[in-house]
Amino acid sequence: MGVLFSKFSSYWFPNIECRTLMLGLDGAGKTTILYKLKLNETVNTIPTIGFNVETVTFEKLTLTVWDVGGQEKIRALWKYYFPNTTTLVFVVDSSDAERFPEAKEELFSLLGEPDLAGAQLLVFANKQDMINAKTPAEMTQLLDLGSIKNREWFICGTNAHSGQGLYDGLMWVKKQMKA
Ligand SMILES: Nc1nc2c(ncn2[C@@H]2O[C@H](COP(=O)(O)OP(=O)(O)OP(=O)(O)O)[C@@H](O)[C@H]2O)c(=O)[nH]1
Ligand SMILES: [Mg+2]
Repeated sequence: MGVLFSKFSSYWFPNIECRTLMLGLDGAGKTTILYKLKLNETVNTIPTIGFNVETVTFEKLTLTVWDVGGQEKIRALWKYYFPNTTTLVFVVDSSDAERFPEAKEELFSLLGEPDLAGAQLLVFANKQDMINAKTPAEMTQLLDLGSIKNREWFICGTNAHSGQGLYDGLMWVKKQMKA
């Protein structure tokens, strides 16, 4: 009976697998987000030289999340992670106004990459707990997300320490993958 039910449930509610590439400037909070999603813990991070990869499951969604270091001198390596990406997660530090132009430039450069043409875009407007953080609506304007016409995109405000907002993003990914 259990086997039958599990066959039935996997037929009607199949697992959805999603290769997720998480990019953004150094210090934006990518690694903190990755391990909050994986372990539900706030880990102490050091700048990522190279990458971290983890499988994160959320309801019936299985995400292989690639978190690649964002320091300028290693951004040239991002391209090696592009192929077969279904979801690009771009993380921005919403409290670091000085670096918004740099973040926007990197984001639009990614959106112009042929290997990412089929990827949907999820923006995490991170560090919403900071007093000077811009809201997701403000970040939408500042990053000019309204000009993106060639793919589905979504932005949500997040706090990687508490986890606030992260699952709203995953819910959106799940909806997109089902669609
Ligand atoms: N206040 C606050 N700090 C955060 C948040 N998310 C991350 N941080 C902190 O920001 C710093 C950088 O976070 P990381 O996760 O290492 O950043 P990263 O994007 O992986 O950086 P690179 O590996 O260099 O690309 C750490 O001190 C984190 O604790 C957040 O939502 N709020
Ligand atoms: Mg990192």
